[in-house]
Amino acid sequence: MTYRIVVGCDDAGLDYKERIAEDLRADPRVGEVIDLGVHRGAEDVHRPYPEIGLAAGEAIRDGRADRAVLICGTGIGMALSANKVAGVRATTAHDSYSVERSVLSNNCQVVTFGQRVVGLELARRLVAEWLGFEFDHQSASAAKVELIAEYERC
Ligand SMILES: O=C(CO)[C@H](O)COP(=O)(O)O
Repeated sequence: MTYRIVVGCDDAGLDYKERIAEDLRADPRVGEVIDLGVHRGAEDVHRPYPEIGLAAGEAIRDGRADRAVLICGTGIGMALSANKVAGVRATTAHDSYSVERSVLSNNCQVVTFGQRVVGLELARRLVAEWLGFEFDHQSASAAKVELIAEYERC
């Protein structure tokens, strides 16, 4: 299986978004990279992080993408925004163990980074690791994640 992956950022995350998108396009595990902006030198460059984070969440909710990598200054605003979309689980994760558990424990479809917080090479490595993890729907964690989905259905 190959992934359809959204990439998105605000102006504070643009450098990392461009480099990570390049990595993803070269990765055989990725079938499609969907770039929701912002784009260097384009009109959208000052779009605020909530617009991009919400659009990324909607792409996942609507089945147009499997996962997303979002970057802003801290990663926090992007995670907050994407998490507002029902069924989307997003987190900032700046270390290897959190990236792993965000998928294996929490079935997060979205990882976010802070360009002002984490180094570029670490962020690139974390994305490569992240792609290697898949949630096990038979695992003990599945029932816990389901409690979140149940709450959303209320
Ligand atoms: O990091 C951000 C949001 O979490 C964003 O890149 C900058 O937001 P601001 O501090 O409100 O400008």
